[in-house]
Amino acid sequence: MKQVLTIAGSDSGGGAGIQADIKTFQELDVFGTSVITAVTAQNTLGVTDVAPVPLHNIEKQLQAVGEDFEIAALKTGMLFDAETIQTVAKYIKHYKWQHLIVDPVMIAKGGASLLQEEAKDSLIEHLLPLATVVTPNIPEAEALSGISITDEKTRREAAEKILQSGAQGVLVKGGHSEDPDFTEDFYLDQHGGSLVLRSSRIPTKHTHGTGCTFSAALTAEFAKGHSIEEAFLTAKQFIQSAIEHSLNIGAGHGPTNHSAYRHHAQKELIRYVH
Ligand SMILES: Nc1ncnc2c1ncn2[C@@H]1O[C@H](COP(=O)(O)OP(=O)(O)OP(=O)(O)O)[C@@H](O)[C@H]1O
Ligand SMILES: Cc1ncc(CO)c(N)n1
Repeated sequence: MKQVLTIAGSDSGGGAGIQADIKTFQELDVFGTSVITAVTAQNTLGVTDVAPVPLHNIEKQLQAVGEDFEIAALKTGMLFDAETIQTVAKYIKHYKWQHLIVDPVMIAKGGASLLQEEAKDSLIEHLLPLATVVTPNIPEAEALSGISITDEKTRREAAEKILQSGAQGVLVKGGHSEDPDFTEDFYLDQHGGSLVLRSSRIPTKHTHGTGCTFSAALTAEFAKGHSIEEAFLTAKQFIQSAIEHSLNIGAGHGPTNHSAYRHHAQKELIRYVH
C-alpha cells in the first residue's frame, strides 16, 4: 500500500485538518501518516483555541516518519508560523520527498487565523518552490498574489503570479466564488497547461473541511501514480460526493461525508470546461 503524509493541524471537530486528511487517505486506499503542527480546539461553530506544537517535537515527528516510511506523496495544511514552515521545508528537502501538495491554509471558515500574518512570505519563499501543486481558495490566492479575483482573467493573473514562486502548478479552488449555480476549480502549470473543472454548487452550509479533504484526495491519487488530470478529477468527484451526501452533524458549519465517494461516486456531475 502506498504511504502518504499530512503535515497539518488537528481539528477536534473531526471535519478538517489532520482528521479529514486521514479519513480521506483511508477511503482512497493509501496508508496515512501525520505530523501535527498545532492542536486546535474546534467544532462546527468555530475555533476556540490554537496551541502550536513545540518545534522540537515537530522535528521529531518528521524524523520518525522520514526514517521509517516510504512517502509516495505528501500534503501540508495548517502550518501556523514561519519557523514551522522553514523546518518543514528543510525536512522535505532532506528526505527528498516528492509529489508535494501545499494547501496554503490561512483562515478558518469562522474567521480564526490559522497562519500568522508574517508567515505568508515564508510560505512563498520556502515551501511553494517545492510544491507540485499549491491549492489556494480564492481569498488565499488573492493573499498570495496580491491580485483581487473578480473574473476568469484576474483568476489566471493571480495563478500566474503564484507560479512565480517556483511551484510547478497552482489550483485555484472556486468554493468562495459568487456563482450561485456552479463551483469552478482552475489549474495552471509552469508550461501554460490549464484545466477547469466545473460542478454544480450544492446549496448547503456543511462545507467545513472541503479544502483539506480535496487536497488530501489529490495527495492520495498522486501517491498511486496518477497524472494531475486524473488526480484532479478524482479529488473533485470525492469532494462533490462528500458535500452532496453531508451528514448534518453539529449546530454550525458541519463536516462533509468522507465515505460518500465509496457509496455513491457522482462522476457525471463533473465537467471539463476547456
Ligand atoms: N457548495 C459547494 N458545492 C460543490 N462544491 C463545492 C462547494 N463548496 C466548495 N466546493 C468545492 O470544494 C473544494 C474546496 O474548495 P473551497 O474553495 O471550499 O476550499 P477551502 O475554502 O480551502 O475549504 P476549507 O477552508 O473549508 O477547508 C473545491 O473543489 C470546490 O469547488
Ligand atoms: C486544523 C485545521 N486545518 C485547516 C482548516 C481549514 O478548513 C481548519 N478549519 N482547521
